[in-house]
Amino acid sequence: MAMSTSQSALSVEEQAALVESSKKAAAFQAVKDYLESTFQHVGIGSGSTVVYVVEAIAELGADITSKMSFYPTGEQSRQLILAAGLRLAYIQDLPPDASLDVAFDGADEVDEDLNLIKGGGACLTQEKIVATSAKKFVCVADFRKISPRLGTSWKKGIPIEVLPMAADRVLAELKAMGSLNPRVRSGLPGKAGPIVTDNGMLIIDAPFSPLLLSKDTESGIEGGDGEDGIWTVDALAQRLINIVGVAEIGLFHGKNGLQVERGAQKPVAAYFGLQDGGVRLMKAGGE
Ligand SMILES: O=C(CO)[C@H](O)[C@H](O)COP(=O)(O)O
Repeated sequence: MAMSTSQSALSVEEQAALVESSKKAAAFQAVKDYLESTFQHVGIGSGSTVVYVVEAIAELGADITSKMSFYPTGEQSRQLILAAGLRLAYIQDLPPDASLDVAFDGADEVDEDLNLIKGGGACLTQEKIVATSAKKFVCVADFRKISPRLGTSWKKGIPIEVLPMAADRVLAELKAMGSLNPRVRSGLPGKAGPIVTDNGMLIIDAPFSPLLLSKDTESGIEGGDGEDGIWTVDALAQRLINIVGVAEIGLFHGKNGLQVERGAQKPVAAYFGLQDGGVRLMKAGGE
């Protein structure tokens, strides 16, 4: 959802302030609705919206938060947790059969089925591990992230974390699949050369046109498995994760998070701060 005409009449600073306040509204509402005082294990994602999630949690006070441990998805969220005086824990120290009670994270684009593109901050692998370790994964975002189809507003492409030695082969495979100009993400202007993730890998951004990500039901297209260049989100995700050298992909897809068992990549709910100060809630199951 782009800026409206009246919003585009705002100055750049005013537009930025509007986006910030919408992120904050979404984050505070999500924490109010989904963080229960009895919870012990809470996942904290990456990005600028999650900053407000941590702010909202810290405002609950130590009486509530001191009984909780907070699991980051990268160095940025690790620092956020520490700066807020919350207890830091690592997902690798959670027993494999245990779950986070809830995980909050942002997104780069969210479609009507709650499929997500994530990885704009290059933390997609840890984000997927934390999200799928949670009984409930909750997404927080501003109004610009709402999209009828993935690839409509997020034009940079699907972030894909790859082993450095495989990057050229993965790029060639992506081009053969119809990705439009996939590239290894550059660190410029802040860093010469490619971005290196917290896992020592590279990020490839692979654009696919929104048409390539059509849903079967919406487009009336049979199959959507890449034949004739048409992919559904699920089929494309399956194909991408199977490319040798790919560690993880920034498509969060598949079954939604309606269940309270962990394992879902799609959120149980997505909160979007709106331009008018309100918050839109999209829930799994279409509520
Ligand atoms: O996936 C992510 C990082 O890898 C972020 O959640 C995503 O980029 C959204 O960030 P922001 O809240 O700053 O818009």
